[in-house]
Amino acid sequence: MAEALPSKHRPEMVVDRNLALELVRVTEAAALAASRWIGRGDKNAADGAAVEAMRKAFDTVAITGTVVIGEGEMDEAPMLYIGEKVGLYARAGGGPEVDIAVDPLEGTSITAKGGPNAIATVALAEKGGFLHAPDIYMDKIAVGPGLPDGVVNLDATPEENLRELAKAKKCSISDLMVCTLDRDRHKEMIKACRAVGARITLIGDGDVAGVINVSQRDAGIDIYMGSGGAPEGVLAAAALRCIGGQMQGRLMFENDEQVARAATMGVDDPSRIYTVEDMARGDVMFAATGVTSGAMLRGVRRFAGGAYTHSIVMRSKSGTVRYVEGHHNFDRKPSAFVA
Ligand SMILES: O=P(O)(O)OC[C@H]1O[C@](O)(COP(=O)(O)O)[C@@H](O)[C@@H]1O
Repeated sequence: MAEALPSKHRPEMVVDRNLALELVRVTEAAALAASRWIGRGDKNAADGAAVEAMRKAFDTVAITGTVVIGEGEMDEAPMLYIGEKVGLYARAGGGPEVDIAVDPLEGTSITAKGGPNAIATVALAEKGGFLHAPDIYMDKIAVGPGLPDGVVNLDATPEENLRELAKAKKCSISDLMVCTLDRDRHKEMIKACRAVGARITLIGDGDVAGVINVSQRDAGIDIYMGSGGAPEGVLAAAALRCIGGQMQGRLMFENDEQVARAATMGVDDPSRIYTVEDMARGDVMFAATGVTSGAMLRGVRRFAGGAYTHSIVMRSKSGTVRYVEGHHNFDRKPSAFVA
């Protein structure tokens, strides 16, 4: 079917490095749309705007993409549902066939409250590259690059992990900064970290950025621990594949029905601990644009006739990490992209 396309539009059948930069347009579009809703107390409207803008922006990207981490099943999400085909060639066929993981607005409540660290994010992998994570919790632990393999692990206690990490970083435990979601379910873990003298940053939401921050020198986070969404875990793993760092994730099933459902998605061992490579294999690209400001990205700044965006884009194959400052002129840009 691709033959029907004019030759200048005929895509290579391989993942092209330029795709990484195309992904930034996609996350910029979602972030710009969501930014209209910052602090307006309506997380669903913010999410809906981001989803719609991201969906439209995908139409310009020269891929046949399949959403494997998305907004839910086809019957619960009108757009960017799991299994949906996206991309310029989605209908005609052709172009590199890739898998797509999206979180058009990671931090819907943050955005509704005007809090820090909300991002729009997308990752792309060669077909079969992402763990098809069901929408349940995942227990996560992550540290930055340059540390011995397995320095921390999900089966160890918080005390043991902090002791080993401090040893590897040649610092004391009281120098370490832990990041986790501020949730009742983390009470015991937080208590255990404090008992051995570690410092803690509690975040209200947004553990994709929380995990990535372990690999950002300036973020001042040494270790991420705790449970959050499994789809968010895969997105964070995609980022760490590119930027470096270790992560482990274990799906947290609540009942047999969830186990059976996950089995249909290819999860055959419910107690398996997944590494970064298990969650995001092959050539992986990751992009995120700040909606509200955080340690990694500045949020959207709007002004008369335009806005500034700040994005990160990276690729595992090259290890290149780029920060992109976008200056958007709404007078010249199709309205679809600025919602
Ligand atoms: O709020 P819960 O149930 O603890 O879930 C944690 C998950 O929610 C988030 O904090 C935010 O999710 P939303 O963007 O859907 O609001 C994720 O970053 C995290 O993985």
